[in-house]
Amino acid sequence: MTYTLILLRHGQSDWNEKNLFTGWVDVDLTEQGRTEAKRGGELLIEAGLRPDVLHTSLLKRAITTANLALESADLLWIPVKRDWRLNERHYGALQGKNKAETLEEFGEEKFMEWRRSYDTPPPPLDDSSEFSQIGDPRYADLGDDAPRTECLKDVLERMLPYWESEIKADLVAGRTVLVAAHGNSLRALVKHLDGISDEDIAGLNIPTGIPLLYELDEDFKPAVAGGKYLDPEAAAEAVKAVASQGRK
Ligand SMILES: O=C(O)[C@@H](CO)OP(=O)(O)O
Repeated sequence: MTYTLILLRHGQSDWNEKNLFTGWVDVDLTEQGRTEAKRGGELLIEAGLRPDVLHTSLLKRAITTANLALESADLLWIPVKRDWRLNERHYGALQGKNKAETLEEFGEEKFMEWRRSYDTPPPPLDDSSEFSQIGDPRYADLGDDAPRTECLKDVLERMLPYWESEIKADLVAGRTVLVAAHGNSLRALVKHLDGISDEDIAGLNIPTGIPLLYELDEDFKPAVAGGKYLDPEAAAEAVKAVASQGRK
């Protein structure tokens, strides 16, 4: 195969555990999330994979996950590129809200539309909210273009230029690329790689902390549709848990 790409969603975060919509809020990993991340690194080694370069978002749950995984693979030294374009979807006014309470308040249809529809964003988050990132120095370059909410389509549109110019360039240079990011930024990338329709992407969920391997041909088409989880059984279980969030 021509190119080797490994996608890694961060391990369980504090707000995953508390069942809160997170988006751009910069929350930490739980102990379980740290364990998942270290295991992710071991899975890389067991599969004979050695990333040459890491791409992460600007959020510490992805950064720490990558560091823990690379530490257990003894690869902490590899070059790193970080970019807001790999951030989680900005969850708008839902950031900081409990998923079960949101489902209860707004009903199944609205809840799933906000969570998984391709092109309907939640209402925008007010700049004065304690969960707003407006004024955060890490997004200073965005100026007034910084998002106040995003749907998956918005994520795809802001992520693709980074995929095209940065990640593809590393792949073309022959590097094995590790991308440590988030449930929805990785859903956007997987949608693009696998050519998943706007409707079908609603049913795709990505588990925390389990590396997903894509072997790509010269046209960047996956050898195996959907890629290959390095621990397929754990991934199948964890996918069900993500899909049912809000319902427990
Ligand atoms: O809260 C979020 O930012 C995301 C990922 O944890 O949630 P969801 O899976 O509901 O899109």
